[in-house]
Amino acid sequence: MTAAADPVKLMKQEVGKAAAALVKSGTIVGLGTGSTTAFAIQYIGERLKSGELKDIVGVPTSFQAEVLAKEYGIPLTTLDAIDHIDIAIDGADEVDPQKNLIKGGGAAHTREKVVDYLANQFIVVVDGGKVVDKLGSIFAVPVEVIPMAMTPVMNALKKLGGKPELRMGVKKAGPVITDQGNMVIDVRFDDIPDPVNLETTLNNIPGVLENGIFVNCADIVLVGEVVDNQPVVRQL
Ligand SMILES: O=C[C@H](O)[C@H](O)[C@H](O)COP(=O)(O)O
Repeated sequence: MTAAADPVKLMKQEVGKAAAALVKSGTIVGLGTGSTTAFAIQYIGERLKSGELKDIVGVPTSFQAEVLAKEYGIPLTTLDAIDHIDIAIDGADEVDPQKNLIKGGGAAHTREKVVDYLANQFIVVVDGGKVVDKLGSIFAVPVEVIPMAMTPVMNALKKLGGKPELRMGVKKAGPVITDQGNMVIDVRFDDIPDPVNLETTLNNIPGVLENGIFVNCADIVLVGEVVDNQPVVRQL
C-alpha cells in the first residue's frame, strides 16, 4: 500500500493497529467510536482470531462500536456487569499539547466519556491532522442536548460567546439524533482559553447532557503520520 493512495486512511490504520497491540489477554476493553477506532477494533478482533489475544471483553461506546465488535468477534459486556475497565481506545477530533481533547464528531461523546473516564488506561488514537496548539482551532465543541431544551440551550450558548449550530443529518432529513435520542449542537468558540472551565460551564446549562471536551483523562496519545511515504506512529 502506498501513502499516496490515501494517507489519512493509512495513518488511521497504523495508529489503530498500534493501539490494538497494547491490549493484553484477560482484560476489559473500552471500545471507542469513529473511523480511527474502527481499525483498532478490527485489529483486536484479528488478534483474538489468531489466538494471540485471549479472554478479553469489550464495552462499546456506541451502536457503531457494538456492530463492529460483533463483526470482528469481540465478546461484549455492559457497565452493570463489571467493576472496572482496564484500557479504553478511542479517537478524537482535536488534541492539544496537554492531551485535552474535543470529541463527538460522530455524536458519541456522551457514552465515550463514561467509558473512557472509567478506564485505568485511556489510549487516544488520531492522525496527525488532529493535533492543534489550542482546542477549538479547527473543530466546534459538540454539545448533546435533550430535545425540549434546545432553544434555551442555544440561547445560553450564545451568551457564553459561542456560535451554536444544530447538527443536521446526512442522508436523513432533520437533525442528527444520538444513541440516547437527543440532539447535538456544535458550538464554535473564537477562543477556548480554559478547556477545564468550559467543560464544566457547558455541562451546567440545564438541558445539556454532555459536551465533547475531555480533560485530564488521556494517558497516551498515539499520532499517526506519514513520513517519506511511510506510515509512522509517534506518542504526543
Ligand atoms: O463521536 C465520535 C467520536 O468522538 C470519535 O472518536 C471522533 O469524532 C473521532 O472520529 P474519527 O476517528 O472518525 O475521526
